[in-house]
Amino acid sequence: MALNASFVSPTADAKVAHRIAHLDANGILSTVLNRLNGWNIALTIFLMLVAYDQFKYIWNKGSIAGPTWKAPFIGPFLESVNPKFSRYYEKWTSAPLSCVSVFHKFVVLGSSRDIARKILNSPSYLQPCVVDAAFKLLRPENWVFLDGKAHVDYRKGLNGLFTRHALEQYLPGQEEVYNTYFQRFVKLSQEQNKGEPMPFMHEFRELMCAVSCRTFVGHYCSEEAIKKIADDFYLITAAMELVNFPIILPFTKSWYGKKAADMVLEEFSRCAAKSKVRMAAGGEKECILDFWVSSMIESEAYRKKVASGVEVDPSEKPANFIRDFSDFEIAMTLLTFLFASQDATSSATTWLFQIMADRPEFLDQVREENIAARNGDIYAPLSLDAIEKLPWTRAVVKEVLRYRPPVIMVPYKAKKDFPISESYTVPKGSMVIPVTWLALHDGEAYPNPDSFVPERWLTGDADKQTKNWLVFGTGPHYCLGQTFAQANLMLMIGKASMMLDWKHKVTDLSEEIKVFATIFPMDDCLLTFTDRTT
Ligand code: HEM
Repeated sequence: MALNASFVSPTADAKVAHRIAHLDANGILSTVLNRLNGWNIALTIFLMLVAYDQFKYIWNKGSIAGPTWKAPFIGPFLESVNPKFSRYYEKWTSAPLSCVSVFHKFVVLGSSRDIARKILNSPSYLQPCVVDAAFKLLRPENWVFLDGKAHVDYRKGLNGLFTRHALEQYLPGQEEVYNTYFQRFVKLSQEQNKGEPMPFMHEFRELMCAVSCRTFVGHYCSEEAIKKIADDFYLITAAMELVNFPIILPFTKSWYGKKAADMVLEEFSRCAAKSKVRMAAGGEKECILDFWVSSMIESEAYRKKVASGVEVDPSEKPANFIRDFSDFEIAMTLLTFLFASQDATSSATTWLFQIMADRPEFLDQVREENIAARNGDIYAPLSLDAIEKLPWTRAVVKEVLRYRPPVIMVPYKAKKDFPISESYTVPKGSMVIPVTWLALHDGEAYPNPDSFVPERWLTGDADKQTKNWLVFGTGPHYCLGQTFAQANLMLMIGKASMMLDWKHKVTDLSEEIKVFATIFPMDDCLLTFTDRTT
């Protein structure tokens, strides 16, 4: 104990009494303020924000599964920069409803079939949200961001581009691209790579980009432009990853993605202008753009006739009656088609080639029925109906899409509080993500779900499992291109089976899944192609 300790009041101590006498209210304030320098204020605000961020997360999380705490502000951002399929899988199987918070975003994942369906079928609570960067890349006025009636009406105008009659007209263009690219694959393998296996994932991405561009904008886009779009498109995909830096800073992924998107928009705008000239001159319709432009021309002619006061029979009204669209508006919509198709179809193509090489007994069936359907002439065209009716070809495509569904998650956003289950309501503004994987790997619907079994589409009841078939989503935003996408994959694998032989170099990573917007084999699919036609 200090020696000068005493029992007298401190004020009785002369020194203390002197100090207290000089203390007034201003003095206290100035002492506190002197101590609270800039750093102290910043630290205090920072700690308050950390506490708020943490509290908000725990509040939003409520009763559902998810980490107990979040890393201040960023959450698992760094982990999400390089997402691992196994980590996603862990999360999906942790509970039907789970959550995570990244930066300011609270994200709820619905992984069971029924919850995923509920999310996809609740348009009054939810709207597709895409990631922040999508508004900047696809442009905020793009149709994909429309909601409710405006979305339904716009989509109606697009239906005419995907009718069976229209899809049939796109087939010759697609065949042309496959003939060219299959020869290229052989050249790449045999001449450039001297018969050694090489990763083909990027080649498949280019092939799919070329097929999509030919289908969407026909011959209005040059080979060089298609190559440039295919090469740069992965920049758009990278910018749209689920988790990305929220603002566009120079030299970030979003910045490169924006430049690539602007380039595609410019190219497609030029294509739209060319189609308008060609269709006005009575040219034949070959691609989606031509169908769109000719509907515009027919609609305008009808409008003029009505306006002129002549009596018009209602049957003259075009089936696809639409307004006029500017070149740029058309380009924005075509960019969304490319965005929607490019990664998903590239993923399906890569798995399809890999799986067929690993299971030659199924490839033989595909080849046999394709040659038979063409009476032995491997270059003979097939109608859309005939392609879809090839049983093994259809079965392997369906099974690839089930076994390795390209789109594993579809981001939506809560427009208002969303009672997703009896015990949990998703707070307004949250991201809500239905997961397709578990529905498609549900052993009750698809026995032996983790094996590739195309027979389930031939003799089993896989076609009846419509509730589980979430490959193309469900509800008002279900995939607009689903008939086209599946027929196109059937056409592709049928033609490849007749024109090519290919071998897959199986590695430890071949069955591992890499997540890059969609899913790919981790080793990028090492293949060697040879020509069957010579
Ligand atoms: C294997 C290939 C494909 C898969 C797995 C796939 C899957 C999907 C999925 C899961 C959705 C979201 C559905 C929902 O929210 O309920 C979607 C939407 C969409 N897909 Fe596809 N897709 C594929 C190919 C294509 C192609 C080739 C096109 C060509 C135009 C396309 C155009 C679209 C469009 C425009 C939407 C948005 C529809 C809307 O919001 O109304 N997709 N797709």
